[in-house]
Amino acid sequence: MHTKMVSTPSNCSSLQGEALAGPLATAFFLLITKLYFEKASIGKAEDYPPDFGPDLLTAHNPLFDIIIVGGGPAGVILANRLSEVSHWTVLLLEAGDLPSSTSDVPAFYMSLKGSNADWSYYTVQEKSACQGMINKRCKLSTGKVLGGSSSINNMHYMPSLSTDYLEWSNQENHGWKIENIERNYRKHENNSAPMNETIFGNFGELSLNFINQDNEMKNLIYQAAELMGYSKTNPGDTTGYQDVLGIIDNGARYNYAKAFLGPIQARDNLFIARQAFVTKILTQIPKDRRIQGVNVYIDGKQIAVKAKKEVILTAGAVNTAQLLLLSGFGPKDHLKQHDIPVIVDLPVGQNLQDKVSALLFVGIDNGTAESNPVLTADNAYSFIMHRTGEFTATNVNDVVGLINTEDKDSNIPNILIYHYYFERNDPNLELFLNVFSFDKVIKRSILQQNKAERFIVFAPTLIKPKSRGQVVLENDNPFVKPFIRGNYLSEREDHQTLLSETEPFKQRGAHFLEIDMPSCRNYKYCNEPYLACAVRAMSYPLSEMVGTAQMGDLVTKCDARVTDEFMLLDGIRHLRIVDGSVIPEQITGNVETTVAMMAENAADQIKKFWLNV
Ligand SMILES: Cc1cc2nc3c(=O)[nH]c(=O)nc-3n(C[C@H](O)[C@H](O)[C@H](O)COP(=O)(O)OP(=O)(O)OC[C@H]3O[C@@H](n4cnc5c(N)ncnc54)[C@H](O)[C@@H]3O)c2cc1C
Repeated sequence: MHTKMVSTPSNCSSLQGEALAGPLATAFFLLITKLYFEKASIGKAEDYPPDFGPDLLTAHNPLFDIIIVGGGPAGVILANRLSEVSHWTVLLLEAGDLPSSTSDVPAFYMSLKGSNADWSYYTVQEKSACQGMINKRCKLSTGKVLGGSSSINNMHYMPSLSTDYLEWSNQENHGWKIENIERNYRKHENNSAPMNETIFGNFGELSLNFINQDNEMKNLIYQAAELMGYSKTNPGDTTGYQDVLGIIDNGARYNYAKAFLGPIQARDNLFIARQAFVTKILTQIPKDRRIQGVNVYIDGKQIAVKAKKEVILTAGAVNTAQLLLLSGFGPKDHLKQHDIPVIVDLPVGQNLQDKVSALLFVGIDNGTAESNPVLTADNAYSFIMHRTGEFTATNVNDVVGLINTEDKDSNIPNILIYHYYFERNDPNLELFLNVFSFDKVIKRSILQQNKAERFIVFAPTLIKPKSRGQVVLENDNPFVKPFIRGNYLSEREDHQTLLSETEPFKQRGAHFLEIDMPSCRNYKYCNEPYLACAVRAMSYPLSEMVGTAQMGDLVTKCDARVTDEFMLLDGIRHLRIVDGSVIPEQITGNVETTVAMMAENAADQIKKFWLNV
């Protein structure tokens, strides 16, 4: 195989994947699912605790020690750790339902975005990023399903660097010392990937392993990386090109609900209600400024559920912010504007941050190879019977580059590079473009070129953007999605850093696809202004949102404190937030791994406080 990445002089350039499209293929897949998945250990309801929702509806004055709002990674870890205390009753309320059998199949990870397991948010029209998306609005996925986004995401497991927590660890006695942070990471890891040396734990609930076997494309990417001076490293190393670990058990996705709730179904003090949408946090005001419980909407009825000890919000950075605002915790002017009585005036919803990527399509040749269909009986059989084959694979999506664009020798990356691969005439390409919500002109242009050419897509990603956005209410109706003002790439430095990542590709003659981008038609293909415009057109947020209910005085740069160092909301007693919202600044690794570590920490803090140990 030839690649234009190393041979073509100064074209600007392209990427590819495999397929799962077409009505026949879908029908075939549904049939396979029906016939086999139930027999294999795939997508089985028995992997999860039964639904307590119907009982909750008929309960008289329901009262629990702890109420957890949201069954994502943080929520299920807390449910597990807190229900270890056998005399505590713990209720977990999750708006979504069980993960589908499709979600267990790694190869179908892209098809879950935009499904009914996704809240499917969009930002308002953006000025600096997502300029190639429909109406210039960025699409934001976040899981609406037990397991939260871990049931629909890319399954990567990338812990953050200890340097991310330096400012957190300056706090005394609150569990944010680096050794505690590391212990809380290792506590739930169960790594079985073959590695000589590893930092990962081996005795926890969360199965970790490599996602994909070596393949031709991955090797090509590693060769290209080496040409650019980036060597191959191991998972857990802070820089270099590496196969990232996946949250994978025996070839299938292992979402956090399966990992943390499945094994403890026998506990009679833990109650999980699904399709249970929390609409308000109830507080006892002015009596003792204490949390009371929540209003929850199940099967068309709204009921109040009370908490004796704590309410813990683990609903994710957008939904937690929305719920706080609806309940009277937020900027007073904003709440007054929507006639919501102000309980505590706090900068909730400010300081929104996400990692931001730009898709660089690089054409690798115009060979004759076409994509092999993934949805074949052989592949289904191999997966179901042996957990091997194409269904277990995500192509090249597990190859990740961690680099520092300013200082090659630094061991702290500022850019992460993700990869995708598309064969010629690849039926997966359209699905991929839809996931990002590309406008029809751009879509048509890319699909057209894919008829003749294979692509590798490089997605350099800004790890710690300076730009800040907001989550605000549209109105006081909990069923109406909030406005998300991403403001991505609004800081010049963010745009410049992403743009600088096109340079190494250009220098090595990468053939950037000449995509028809309406917002960039005034520029000459591949000159500097064109690339600057292309980065804005092809950019999108990663849906790893943080910062909307910032924790404490940990990061002094930003005046947006909402919780203390124990993740307890300021100005109210016993309301805790444990999800991406409290992370003050983006971290290097996946937000999910940090959120999981924080949930372990919160569980320790809660036990310490209430059990006085
Ligand atoms: C498309 C995509 C790809 C990603 N890829 C990766 C990856 O490869 N690796 C990685 O580590 N991270 C990835 N992430 C990010 C990661 O999944 C999240 O950071 C992580 O899941 C956050 O965990 P959480 O528990 O805070 O919230 P969430 O996972 O968002 O869970 C929150 C839960 O709360 C529920 N909820 C929300 N509001 C309410 C309400 N009012 N009432 C009741 N329940 C409610 C939701 O339905 C959801 O189940 C990805 C995210 C997305 C969306």
